[in-house]
Amino acid sequence: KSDTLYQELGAQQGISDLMTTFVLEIAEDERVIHHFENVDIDRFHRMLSLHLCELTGGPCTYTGADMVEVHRGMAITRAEFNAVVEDLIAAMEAEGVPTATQNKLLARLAELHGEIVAR
Ligand code: HEM
Repeated sequence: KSDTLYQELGAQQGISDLMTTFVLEIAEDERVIHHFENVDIDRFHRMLSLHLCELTGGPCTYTGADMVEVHRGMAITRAEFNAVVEDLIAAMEAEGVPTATQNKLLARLAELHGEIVAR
């Protein structure tokens, strides 16, 4: 599998920095923060980074919960999913991720929509 997107995101360090900024964006987002009240933020950051590394073709094996399992019972709406996508875009802008790279990542994440929304 190609690791181009992984490299474009700055590999391990770039992804870790991006996920740090993303978590801070979520923490300030009134539309979705209620979902994250009792979440272990260190684990969340670690698992997001691993998941993203694997998803983008990097040399990682995601060891966290299955996407359907972890989001089950949260009843995440389409609007909330879109809000989190906006938070990710804001984080990518802040981290200087090029627009073409942003769009590639967003396309991959959009495919996960059905595993996460209204579960
Ligand atoms: C493409 C979109 C998304 C991806 C790729 C994603 C990915 C992940 C990953 C990798 C984890 C860590 C699982 C683990 O700790 O084993 C996680 C946890 C979580 N996600 Fe998502 N997620 C997405 C969208 C959302 C949305 C839209 C919400 C709510 C608005 C949400 C709420 C949560 C919460 C609350 C947890 C923590 C669960 C816990 O630790 O108990 N996620 N997600």
